[in-house]
Amino acid sequence: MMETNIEPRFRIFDVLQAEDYEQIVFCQDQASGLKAIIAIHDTTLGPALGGLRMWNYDSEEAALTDVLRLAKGMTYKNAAAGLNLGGGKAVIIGNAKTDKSEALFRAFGRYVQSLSGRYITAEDVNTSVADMDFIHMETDYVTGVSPAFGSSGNPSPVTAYGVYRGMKAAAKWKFGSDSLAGKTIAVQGVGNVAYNLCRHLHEEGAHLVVTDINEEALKRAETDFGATVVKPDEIYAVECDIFAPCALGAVINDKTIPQLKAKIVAGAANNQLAEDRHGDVLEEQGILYAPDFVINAGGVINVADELEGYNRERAMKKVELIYDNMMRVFEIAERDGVPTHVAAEKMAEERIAMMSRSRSQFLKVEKSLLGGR
Ligand SMILES: NC(=O)c1ccc[n+]([C@@H]2O[C@H](COP(=O)([O-])OP(=O)(O)OC[C@H]3O[C@@H](n4cnc5c(N)ncnc54)[C@H](O)[C@@H]3O)[C@@H](O)[C@H]2O)c1
Ligand SMILES: CC(C)C[C@H](N)C(=O)O
Repeated sequence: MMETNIEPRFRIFDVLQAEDYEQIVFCQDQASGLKAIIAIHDTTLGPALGGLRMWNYDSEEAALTDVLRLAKGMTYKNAAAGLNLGGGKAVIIGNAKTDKSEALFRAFGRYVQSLSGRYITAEDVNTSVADMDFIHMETDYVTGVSPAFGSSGNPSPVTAYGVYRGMKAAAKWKFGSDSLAGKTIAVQGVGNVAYNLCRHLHEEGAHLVVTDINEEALKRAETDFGATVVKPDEIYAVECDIFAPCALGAVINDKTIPQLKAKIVAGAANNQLAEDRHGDVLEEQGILYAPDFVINAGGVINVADELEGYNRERAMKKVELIYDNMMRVFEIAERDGVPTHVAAEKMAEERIAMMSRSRSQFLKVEKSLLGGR
């Protein structure tokens, strides 16, 4: 028998136990070149819903670390948003410009189907409605599919609307008024979500300062919204009222916080704090942080509505409530004397604990959370 000599880089069950992950699925298909990982963090509230990211990771370990971190984030996002959904996420290891194919996404769809609804997928960085349509050929456990199938389509404009609502709540808390007219807002990254966010902000009369590494995206923001363009490393020090991270994670860190002039950090990016302690530092410096997983929940709220038979009006009403949810986080933070990121985690954890207790009673037949699937 051939011996395998795999160096154990870390002990996988120690990693899973540390944050209480339920399951990891490694998906391999030679014919299509699929190498994917699905991570399910917690299904107390319901099936795990979270997007599929495609990224050319430097190593398999980096892919695993990313999918685990993102899956846990979805547990908190879905719980805080009041959804009856758990947290999970998936990554495909590959180059989104050169490696996409029908076969690849269909192979992934078959793995999702094999989980019988424990994990439901959707778009994330570098995956599109067209990719979801291929996945949909193999499984019903996919959202963000084309409107032609009665689905919700691209979640980004809805995420943007939620971020806009959350930003207004933060302005109300910090400045005493939720009007953004005349406010200067520095936006990092003007991609799918932030372009739509900038449209709302421009329509309300905010001044926009933007940065991106994509020249075309910058030109579009300059032409459509009269935005001022700065270089990527200049965005943190811009004189502004609000800093909106809408590109990458971990941008709130030891190097960037001392540069910030903003009084509020509120944007779309996932995992904005490099470490939890950076949320404490923002608080100490009098900068109000709108926790990312609360403010950027619009996309998942929108795709989750598909599970009940998609209704745009109903979905947008739920997204509006990000304003109230954000206010609740600020109130909890003030009441308990904790930074806002701690208050948001508490809000999510309390809901999971409450439902865990109330759903522990025996029912011969439980209401199916996937009735529409
Ligand atoms: N799309 C959604 O519905 C959704 C939902 C929740 C959270 N998010 C998060 O919001 C963020 C943006 O998502 P998106 O869908 O708009 O992605 P996107 O890829 O369309 O946009 C990101 C933009 O950031 C730019 N960028 C990359 N590196 C940069 C850098 N160093 N400096 C400045 N700009 C840089 C890119 O060129 C791109 O224009 C991501 O972190 C994503 O995880 C998205
Ligand atoms: C389900 C998706 C719309 C989730 C989205 N990619 C997010 O990070 O919230």
